[in-house]
Amino acid sequence: MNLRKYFIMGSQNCDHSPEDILEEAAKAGITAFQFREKGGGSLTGQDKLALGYRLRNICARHHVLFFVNDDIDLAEPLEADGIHVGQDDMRPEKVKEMYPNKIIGLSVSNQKEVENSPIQLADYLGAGPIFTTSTKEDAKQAVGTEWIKTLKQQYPGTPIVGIGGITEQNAAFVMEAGADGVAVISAIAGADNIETVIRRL
Ligand SMILES: Cc1ncc(COP(=O)(O)OP(=O)(O)O)c(N)n1
Ligand SMILES: Cc1ncsc1CCOP(=O)(O)O
Ligand SMILES: [Mg+2]
Repeated sequence: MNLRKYFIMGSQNCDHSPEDILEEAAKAGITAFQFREKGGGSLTGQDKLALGYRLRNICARHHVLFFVNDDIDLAEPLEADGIHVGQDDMRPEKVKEMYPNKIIGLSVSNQKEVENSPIQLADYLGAGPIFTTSTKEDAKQAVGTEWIKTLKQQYPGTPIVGIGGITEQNAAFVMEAGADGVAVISAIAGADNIETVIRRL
């Protein structure tokens, strides 16, 4: 499972075609993608599903891992490789019961969340927000790269991706702290030159 360059996106993050953005990102070397159609201006129902199919197919063609965010019901029709859930989403125990063979990603932002989570069921942890972000409407306080070190010490065998405010300028600090990858939305979705950003990340 290669989570090194993990791109997350929904149509609400794009100022032009999400398909074109993902195609360019996939060609430039992202290793994983999460379909996160959520927040102001996002699609719902059949439109969401239809976009999901199109993005899923782009990932399949480029051998990029495909995850769905939150919406567990999309996992089967979109043949997702995995599902990412946070503290307010379906519990990992339930996700595992429904999809024993899919990769499970779980967000943890602080020690209390770790203590309330079945970490052993998570195939990877999403740690953040590492830096301040304006992309997620209800983002928690930034926790800094120390949080990655703390998690890695406790769970050395579990892959960790940093998320939140990560750019080509600060990604190295996240990796130096022990992350296995960086998860980004705006750094790629909003890039003037996607190829350059992905190469530098
Ligand atoms: C890789 C990764 N890490 C963390 C998150 C955040 O998940 P969550 O806290 O459930 O917030 P939403 O993304 O659902 O708004 C993520 N999506 N991906
Ligand atoms: C989904 C999510 N979870 C924690 S921060 C965040 C948003 C990340 O977006 P960006 O990479 O643009 O800061
Ligand atoms: Mg969530």
